[in-house]
Amino acid sequence: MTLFTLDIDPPDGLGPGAAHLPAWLSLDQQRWLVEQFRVWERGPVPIRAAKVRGHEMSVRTVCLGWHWQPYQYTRRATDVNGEEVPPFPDWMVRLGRRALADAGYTAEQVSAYTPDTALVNFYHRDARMGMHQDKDEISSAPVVSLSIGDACTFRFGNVENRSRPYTDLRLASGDLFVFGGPARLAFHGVTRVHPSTAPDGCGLDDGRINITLRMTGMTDDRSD
Ligand SMILES: O=C(O)CCC(=O)C(=O)O
Ligand SMILES: [Fe+2]
Repeated sequence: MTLFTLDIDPPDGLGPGAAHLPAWLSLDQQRWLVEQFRVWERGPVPIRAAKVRGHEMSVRTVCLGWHWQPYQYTRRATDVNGEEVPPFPDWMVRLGRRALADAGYTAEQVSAYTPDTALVNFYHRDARMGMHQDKDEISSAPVVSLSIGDACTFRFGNVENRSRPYTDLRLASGDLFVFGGPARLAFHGVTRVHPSTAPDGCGLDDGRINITLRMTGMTDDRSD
């Protein structure tokens, strides 16, 4: 078994390596994360809709640690304003490790997990994300995904292509979703946001925030 394979198959039909833990964040934690989001979205690299083949995504994204643009990671946001993104916070490494532990990863896998980038997405009610793989990372370490605000329909598929088999599940405010091991390169997307479903007290009245923690496997040669 390599370091980041998960040999348990949780009983939620998602297949080995994927886990959905509803209500993993408390309302206090959600509210605190929304407060952090309000700081991150302002800059130094303001939140923006990334352009894919000339078209703006409906989702807006701000990054920590490494800046993602289709389809690469850089320290500076060369597609926005050339500024460097904020450092990846230590508390996010701890959060990512707790997520892996709760999702059933081994102690060895948990302690080796050192996420170094966060993509923080904001979805207004009409935003979507098409089926894609998260494959701009060199590392095969798991992706840890947190949802806050309005619920969404999250489509989690297979590693071969965008079509069936896939599972549509509802990611609600506070939910944790982890995909690693054999599920790491599964196609996934957000087919719709469910307006007016954010719980009172989560800190967000309208729209959805999704935070994904990842290990890029990048080294810091600062050449960008
Ligand atoms: O919003 C989500 O739940 C998924 C986001 C996602 O797939 C991504 O940022 O790559
Ligand atoms: Fe993704």
